[in-house]
Amino acid sequence: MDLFHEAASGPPNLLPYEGTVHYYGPVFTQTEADHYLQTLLDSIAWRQDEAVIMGKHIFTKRKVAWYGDQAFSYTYSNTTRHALPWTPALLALKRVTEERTGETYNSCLLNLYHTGEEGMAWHSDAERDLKRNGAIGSLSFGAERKFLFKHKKSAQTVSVVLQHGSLLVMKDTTQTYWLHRLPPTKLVTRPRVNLTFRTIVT
Ligand SMILES: O=C(O)CCC(=O)C(=O)O
Ligand SMILES: [Fe+2]
Repeated sequence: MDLFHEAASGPPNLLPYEGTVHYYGPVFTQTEADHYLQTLLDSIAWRQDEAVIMGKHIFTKRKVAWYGDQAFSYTYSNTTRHALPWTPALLALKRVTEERTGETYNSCLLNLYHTGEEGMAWHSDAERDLKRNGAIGSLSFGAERKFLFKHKKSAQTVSVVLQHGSLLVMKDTTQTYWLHRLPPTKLVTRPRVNLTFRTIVT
């Protein structure tokens, strides 16, 4: 791919078919990324994620937070959450994500994985209140972690390492045809913060 074309369309598509995932690599300097990691650890209203699964109330070790343009309510795993208003750091990060990906977002789900022992199981982000085939812009700060995609029918997998200060975008039919997961690992002892910018339709 020539440079002119790459500048217009972003980095190459990691998925071989039925979806689009671009990994931009780090989009912040080391100093900026270190600063954002600390700011997010200190200023986000982190709380344990709750789920009701087969009638049992479960709390995850991973912490989450949800922010948005409005106090959107958002239901998954039988639990309703309300978005908090943007913080200055989140607004700055949203702007960078929008400029780089050429998309807009109205909400952000954040995850805090304290160590490599915390991860996220196979899933796709296709809840009813998310814009259909909408882009999801994902920023990572802190420990490098492996991120995997698996095609729902062929089971083909694709793997990428999400670096400190990096940006990834999932769009088009990715959530329809592909699952993704963040596998746990004993090799990582430091925290990682992930932000997924999304579009909620009300
Ligand atoms: O931590 C990540 O990189 C992915 C998180 C994720 O898939 C999600 O929040 O839906
Ligand atoms: Fe996801």
